[in-house]
Amino acid sequence: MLDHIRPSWPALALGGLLSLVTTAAGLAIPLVAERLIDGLTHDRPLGGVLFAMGVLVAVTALAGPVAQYVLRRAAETVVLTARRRLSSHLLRLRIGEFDRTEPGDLIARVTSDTALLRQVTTDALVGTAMGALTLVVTTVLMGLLDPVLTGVTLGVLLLAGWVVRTVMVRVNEAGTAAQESVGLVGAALERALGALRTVKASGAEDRAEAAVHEAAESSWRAGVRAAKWLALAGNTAELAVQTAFFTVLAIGGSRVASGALDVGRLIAFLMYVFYLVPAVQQLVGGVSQYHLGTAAVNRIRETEALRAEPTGRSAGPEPADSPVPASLEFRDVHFRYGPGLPPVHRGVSFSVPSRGTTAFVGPSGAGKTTLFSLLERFHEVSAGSILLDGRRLDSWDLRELRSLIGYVEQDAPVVSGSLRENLLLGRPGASGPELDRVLRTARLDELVARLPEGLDTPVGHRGTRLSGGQRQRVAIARALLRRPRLLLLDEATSQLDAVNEAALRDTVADVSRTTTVLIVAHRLSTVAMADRIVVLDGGVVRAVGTHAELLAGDPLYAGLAATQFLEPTP
Ligand SMILES: Nc1ncnc2c1ncn2[C@@H]1O[C@H](COP(=O)(O)OP(=O)(O)OP(=O)(O)O)[C@@H](O)[C@H]1O
Repeated sequence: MLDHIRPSWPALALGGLLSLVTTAAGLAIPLVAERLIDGLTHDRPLGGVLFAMGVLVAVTALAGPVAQYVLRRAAETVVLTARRRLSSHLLRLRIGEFDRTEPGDLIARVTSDTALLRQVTTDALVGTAMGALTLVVTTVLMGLLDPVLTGVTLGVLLLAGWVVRTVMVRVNEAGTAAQESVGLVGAALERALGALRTVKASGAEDRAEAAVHEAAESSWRAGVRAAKWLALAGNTAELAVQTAFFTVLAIGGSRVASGALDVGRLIAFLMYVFYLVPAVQQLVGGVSQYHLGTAAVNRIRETEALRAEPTGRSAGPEPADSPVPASLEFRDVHFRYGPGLPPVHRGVSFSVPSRGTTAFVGPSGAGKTTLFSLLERFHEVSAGSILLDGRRLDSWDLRELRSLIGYVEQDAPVVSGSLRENLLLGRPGASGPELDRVLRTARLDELVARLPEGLDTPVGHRGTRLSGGQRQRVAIARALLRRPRLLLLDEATSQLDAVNEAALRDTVADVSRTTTVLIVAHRLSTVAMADRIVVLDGGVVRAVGTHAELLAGDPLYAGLAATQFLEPTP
């Protein structure tokens, strides 16, 4: 917690100091009140006492709100810092780590768990400190006024403290459960909303609804459990102060009657007992918030412990005007997605010269997409090496490496926003004429001309307002706009109609004169045009050659080709 709060310490210290001034002024009031009563009973001049009282009341009234504002502002800053830190970390997570998480839960951690830091800062940290300080100072002042009555008061409070401590363990457990359930609500919602069409088409709304409701109810149950224990803690504290008040009144009253205690002193003492009420409340509230906040802080720490990619340059360099095509070599590459999982590559070796198109074919699950993930360094090879321009991939700066690759993923992802935002995602500084050129190359110019808002048309969440083929063309245009030295196309034309596919085949042939193009395709027409074809099977390269060579020499390729679409033969 301190780690999160540390950067805001100057503001917190100022707020704490102002709170201290407010509390000190408040604590001095009973002493002045004693003087006032004394002055009234013994007919002494009251000017000085009244002035002191006025100053104290004014200080309390002014410093109090300012302290509150400064502290709450600092708390907001703590939340902001945590959100910034966490979101930056999430965006730099290694893909392997990200694949093991639920995005909805991660979102809940950035939005909901960090919000709890607000209470942790104001109530738990400052509240507890101020509550404890007020309690100590009040007790000392009470001790100076009357040690016997102070002993009685402390005895009652210690008993209550023991009960509250026992209760807080339960509050902590309930807080953890509540925050975990909030994460589950996020995860369940994201799962359903992320594939709402599929959920509807499968008639699974009721089941998705039940899963979200179950998670929400589990959060509610934990919240109610926490509320029960918090109520018990708060009630115990109040009961303790009331008990102390009546005990002090009874014992003090009899001591006033016997002449052992002044009435003014008893009144001052009773005022202090009442001062204990907010102090104890602050302390109990602070400790409760601390226990609820611990759960959130633990979840934030868990997220921060997920491994991120190495930070290198802040952004890749701008592409050269006429980039040199990259050359590539896979040397005995072994790869598995995780310990205990079967190997995907078991010694893959091939090389790709600068320029030209290389197609990868093989049965579904042969590891074609994984080759591209390794090239982007979404995952690191388990053994062997990949060389780009003769340099080991792991010696490249990650941003620099990715800046020279244009990647069109298998499902051609389009992000929410406008067409323009989607195209400029990979190269925000691209010029207007360049944008027009890639629009023409990807045959998107007609579509853009037809849209009333042109490039500023929103594409919907994940591009749902576009057709599958349009999404693929947007993804291709985006990749081309980066002027890549290496272009990776993973089934990038699978959803295009014959006319668009033929046109894009020509485009790829054009591009491959100045760029190294790697293609994963199931369409024979796309594969056949490649300069070389790499056949993957069983985690190794089975054959490399042109379409004609492989048709004649490789039975698996011939079998795949015979089906027209290079789908696995049953
Ligand atoms: N993130 C992942 N975690 C664990 N295993 C994975 C992951 N991604 C892919 N795999 C597994 O790795 C193997 C290779 O997958 P890959 O997507 O590379 O195959 P592919 O040849 O591109 O298949 P397709 O032609 O069907 O797209 C598959 O068995 C798949 O189940």
